[in-house]
Amino acid sequence: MLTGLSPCDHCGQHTSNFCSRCRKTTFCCADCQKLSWPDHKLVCSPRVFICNSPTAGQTVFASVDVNKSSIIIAEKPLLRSSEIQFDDLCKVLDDLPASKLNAFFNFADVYSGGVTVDEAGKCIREMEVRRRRGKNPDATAERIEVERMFNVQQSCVGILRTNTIPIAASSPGTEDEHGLYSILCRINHSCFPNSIYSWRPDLQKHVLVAIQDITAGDEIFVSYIDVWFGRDERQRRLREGFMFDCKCARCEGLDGDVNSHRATAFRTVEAIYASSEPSAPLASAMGLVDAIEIVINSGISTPFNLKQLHADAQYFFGQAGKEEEELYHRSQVLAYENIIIGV
Ligand SMILES: C[S@@+](CC[C@H](N)C(=O)[O-])C[C@H]1O[C@@H](n2cnc3c(N)ncnc32)[C@H](O)[C@@H]1O
Repeated sequence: MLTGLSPCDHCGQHTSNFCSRCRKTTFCCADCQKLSWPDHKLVCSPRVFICNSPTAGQTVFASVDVNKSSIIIAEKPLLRSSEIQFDDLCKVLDDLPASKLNAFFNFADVYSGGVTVDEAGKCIREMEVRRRRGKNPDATAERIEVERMFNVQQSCVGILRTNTIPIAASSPGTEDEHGLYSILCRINHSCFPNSIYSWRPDLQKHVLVAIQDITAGDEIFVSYIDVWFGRDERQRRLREGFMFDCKCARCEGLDGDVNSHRATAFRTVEAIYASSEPSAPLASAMGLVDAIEIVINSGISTPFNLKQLHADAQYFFGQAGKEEEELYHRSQVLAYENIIIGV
């Protein structure tokens, strides 16, 4: 029988009361909502919600219609890698409030077996106590179940490797930092994404911007890699760099008929990319000019892929000594960059 009731996010009792902000999570009473708030606030947004995805694990969906080029959400990192020298990871994690520690260990880890939140929390505290006492954890490691700790450390590293997003280096010559985000790090990859995220130093947040119109209920996707490689190369890069077999609509051939306009356009542009080479810069640049037109006319353009095409055209025109064309494509790159960061 359909009751229209869902379990309270805190105590599990069935209820029809929704959080008034996100309108997605249910709480049976104000007390439960209050007690859950430290955890719930990390993912409570009126514009997106996190839910199981048909493709892979948990992911992010739009709660509202979003127009192309508008900001969907802006999010502060839970953790930044500048704070994480791996030796000090336990210290950083120990300083996190319980809600953030929970959020941390609930992230996917495709590199190691994973550990439970309780087990991890206990180990981190043990390691931290030892660190404060100035003891070398390795010297007495056996006594405190080396293997268990090793698993936790592995899992911490695995979580960071699976989920963090690069934050652009603040000055040239310094290494990119990485950030872990409650919402943004749940977004799955697609080879034809509808969104892009980028770091806004002025806000000290990552912003998620729609690069296509998005309808309420649509899954939000970003691309983890360059979208103009052919299917095999994209699959190889995702497998090697991110340890998964991509099941996005474009890779699975579900994005319309394989002979559709869009699919043909993707294949044509992939072939143009595959044939461009530094020894023939002018021909490569002209190929990319054709590609830009194809992308625009076939409805697969996004500010993200256009920025990339213009950047590559700029490069090849530069190599061919065509200054005017180089400058034109540079101006297009800057224009799309502004759209992408939501300016
Ligand atoms: C940053 S996480 C994204 C959130 C993840 N779905 C979760 O449940 O936490 C990246 C992981 O999601 C999965 N994933 C993301 N995009 C995918 C795709 N297009 N096809 C298959 N798996 C994907 C892979 O397991 C990948 O390692």
